[in-house]
Amino acid sequence: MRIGIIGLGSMGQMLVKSFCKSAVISPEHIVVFNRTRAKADALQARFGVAVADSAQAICEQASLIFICTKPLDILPVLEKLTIPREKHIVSVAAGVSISDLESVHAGPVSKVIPTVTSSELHGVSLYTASDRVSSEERSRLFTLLSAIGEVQEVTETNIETATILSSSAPGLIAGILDSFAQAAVRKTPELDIATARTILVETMLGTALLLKNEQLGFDQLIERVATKGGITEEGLRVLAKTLPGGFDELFAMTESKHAALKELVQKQVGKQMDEKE
Ligand SMILES: NC(=O)C1=CN([C@@H]2O[C@H](COP(=O)(O)OP(=O)(O)OC[C@H]3O[C@@H](n4cnc5c(N)ncnc54)[C@H](OP(=O)(O)O)[C@@H]3O)[C@@H](O)[C@H]2O)C=CC1
Ligand SMILES: O=C(O)[C@@H]1CCC=N1
Repeated sequence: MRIGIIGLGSMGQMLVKSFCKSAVISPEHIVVFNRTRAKADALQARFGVAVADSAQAICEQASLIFICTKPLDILPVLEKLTIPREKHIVSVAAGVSISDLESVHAGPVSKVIPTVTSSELHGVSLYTASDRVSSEERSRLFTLLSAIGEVQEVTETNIETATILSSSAPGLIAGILDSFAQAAVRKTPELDIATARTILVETMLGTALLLKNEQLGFDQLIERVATKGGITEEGLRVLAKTLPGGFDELFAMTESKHAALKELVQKQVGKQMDEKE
């Protein structure tokens, strides 16, 4: 089987690197295309993947095709192509639904929300099923995704909130850690930012491993750290006051952004229907 990847920004490059690193597929079975060719050539030089001259060539050379452009470029790119019916199209875009994809391809379509952390072969790829995908096609896709992390099948109703937890979270966590480190340095300027960063990154890694390997609940880890009457308890009290409201607002704002994006994609679907009539 040959897989194709159209769009080689953060996600397209991540998929190439992760698939090659995991060795789930050999590089010569990966064919890539990007609007700006230099990104494709760089991946070919580094990993030995094949480079196509056009997105149409990807449709002819690959049976499973990841489309990794920005959400508002997904449908316009796909509708210009002649895609053989049997090709399995996988969109990674937030805000583009299975039915949107079905409006531009008569064959099997899937929606996957990957995550940057898969380049470390950890993290969660979200998957939403389409009725048109056969069990063999689904299983081929799952084999690829489970080689670069875990796969969680979610409904389209749940995928937006889950996207924040799986795919936005690496950026959000980096933002939280940055704020944590900056506050430490404001409090104690002798502790430089690089040292604060090193301490936090190693601590975060150890925390994740403890939670995962010992199957601890968050409350169990908290109990292990926060000595009764000790220092951590004070910090937790502050977090309990300030974080819930902040996270509620974060989910409200990201939901609005998802809704705005979906509305724009729906306009593209409507326009394409009008042009067909
Ligand atoms: N970044 C993330 O962590 C996540 C992103 N996603 C989704 O992944 C998708 C891509 O995001 P991201 O990688 O961050 O975006 P980027 O802007 O980094 O990458 C988009 C890529 O698409 C290419 N492109 C645009 N138009 C075409 C075209 N017509 N033909 C071929 N290639 C084209 C661009 O080429 P050029 O080099 O010319 O600009 C660019 O390389 C989005 O839909 C997003 O919702 C999902 C989960 C996580
Ligand atoms: O921020 C974004 O729009 C993309 C989708 C999820 C993570 N990154």
